[in-house]
Amino acid sequence: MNIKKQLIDGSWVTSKSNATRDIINPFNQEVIAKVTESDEADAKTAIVAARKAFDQGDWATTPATVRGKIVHKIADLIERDKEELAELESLNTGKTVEESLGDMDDIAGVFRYFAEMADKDGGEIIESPIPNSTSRVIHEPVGVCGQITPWNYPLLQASWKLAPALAAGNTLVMKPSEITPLTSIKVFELMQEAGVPQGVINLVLGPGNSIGAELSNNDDVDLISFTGGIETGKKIMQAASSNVKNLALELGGKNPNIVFADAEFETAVDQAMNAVFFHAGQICSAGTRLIIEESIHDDFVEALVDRVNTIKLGSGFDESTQMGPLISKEHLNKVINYVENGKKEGATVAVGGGRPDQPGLQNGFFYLPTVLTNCSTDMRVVQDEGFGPVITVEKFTTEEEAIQLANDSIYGLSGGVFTNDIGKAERCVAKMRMGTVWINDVNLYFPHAPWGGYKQSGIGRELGKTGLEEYQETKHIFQNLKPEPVNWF
Ligand SMILES: NC(=O)c1ccc[n+]([C@@H]2O[C@H](COP(=O)([O-])OP(=O)(O)OC[C@H]3O[C@@H](n4cnc5c(N)ncnc54)[C@H](O)[C@@H]3O)[C@@H](O)[C@H]2O)c1
Ligand SMILES: C[N+](C)(C)CC=O
Repeated sequence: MNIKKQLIDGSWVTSKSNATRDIINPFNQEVIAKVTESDEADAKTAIVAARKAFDQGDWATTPATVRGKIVHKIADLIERDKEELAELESLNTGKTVEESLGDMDDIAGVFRYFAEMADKDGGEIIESPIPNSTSRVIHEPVGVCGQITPWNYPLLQASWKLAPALAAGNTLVMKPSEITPLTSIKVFELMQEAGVPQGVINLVLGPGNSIGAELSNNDDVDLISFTGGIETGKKIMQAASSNVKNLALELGGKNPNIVFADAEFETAVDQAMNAVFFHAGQICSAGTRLIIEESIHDDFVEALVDRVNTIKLGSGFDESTQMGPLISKEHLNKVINYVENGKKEGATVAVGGGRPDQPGLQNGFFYLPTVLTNCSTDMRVVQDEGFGPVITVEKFTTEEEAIQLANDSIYGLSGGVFTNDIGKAERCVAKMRMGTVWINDVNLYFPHAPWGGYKQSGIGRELGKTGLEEYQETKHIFQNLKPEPVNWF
């Protein structure tokens, strides 16, 4: 098996230590690739390359129109290789190929969105309050960007960082999750093919506590953009203080989904399932907390359980599969313990609550889609991000109580409200402390709208115009049109 390499200063190279890592298919634990395993020394070399490309290269000063064309070309190449990329993503993550194909469309769309934005910013003229002067504001690239991504949406989360960073004229070093690097490797090849100059894009492969920490600490990095778990985010925030880096954090969520009795019943049941069982619940914005009006609680749970019983588990490559495995044995054990602890706290398993017993699934990291009832906000199972196909159910009787339950979390990433009363929906939305709120829908995102969290779900926003601004510094330029001595002293 060929060893896949890292990209440093325009060359694909093995790590200095020559260490390698096996990449595993979570459906059957087969080794699907071997990749080079970098350490701090490789990360340092990559940062030096990105620094040199920013300080001495001409990417930052290349006309934005030209940068935009190159970013468009990356989108073209992703569309050209869409099937290959989707299959690679499914092989590495276990998600269905249908979901991965959708991700690839989204990813190409993200590159196109930021390609279009690249040359649209003409700065701003300020009406100067000082006589005989001009005042204007321009945006410039931040510099060298460290970018660290998770395993659940490997290429999608990478695209949210790569596209705006390139459009704005930065150089970068990316570190994908060590367990899902394959589509990122492929897209770095495509970015080279599209004409991104040597040294502008660098890719290091390996663990977070060494190379991720180096990216967060290193004084030559100007911005660290991280998507992943809250505990890692806290470490990165601390490390970033070494040189007061710009910081963007996209962290976890424990996302409530409020269903009022007047909601369209079948739609709300259907969307409650979409909210939590896509990609086996391994989604930051998964609607893992179902908050149901008491008068419909029993009927809703009954309907939900009936539907959950029909979900087909299997290989992401089988067209009839609706839900794949979890990403790893370690993560499977985490989900098992999370549910077991929930049961000890008093939650009732309405359906699921264990591993499937089909013989064909025993080598994969599968967990049954699970509904836990009799839950309340004082339980860990309601407060902690389980990141699996598990939904907890709480009841409410008043609108105020529903909002209070929804907000009772350290997280604030996303939430949903299902009702046919638009006034009620808007009152809830106004009080829900989350970066995204869906009315009568779940889990929608697109390049034009910002994405990010309130509270401990993060800092900053990806996508939308804020997604580009994260990769820009703002400069105010004041010009004295009639310089003469002031004679103050
Ligand atoms: N808010 C969002 O948009 C969003 C999107 C996707 C995933 N997530 C979150 O990501 C988490 C799941 O992903 P995960 O398990 O890969 O998260 P994780 O925090 O374990 O790892 C994420 C990345 O950080 C690296 N890392 C680990 N320790 C590090 C350190 N000390 N310094 C620097 N980097 C380090 C990892 O190697 C990986 O590349 C969930 O909490 C999920 O909610 C959030
Ligand atoms: C941001 N999103 C929803 C694409 C993936 C979260 O894990």
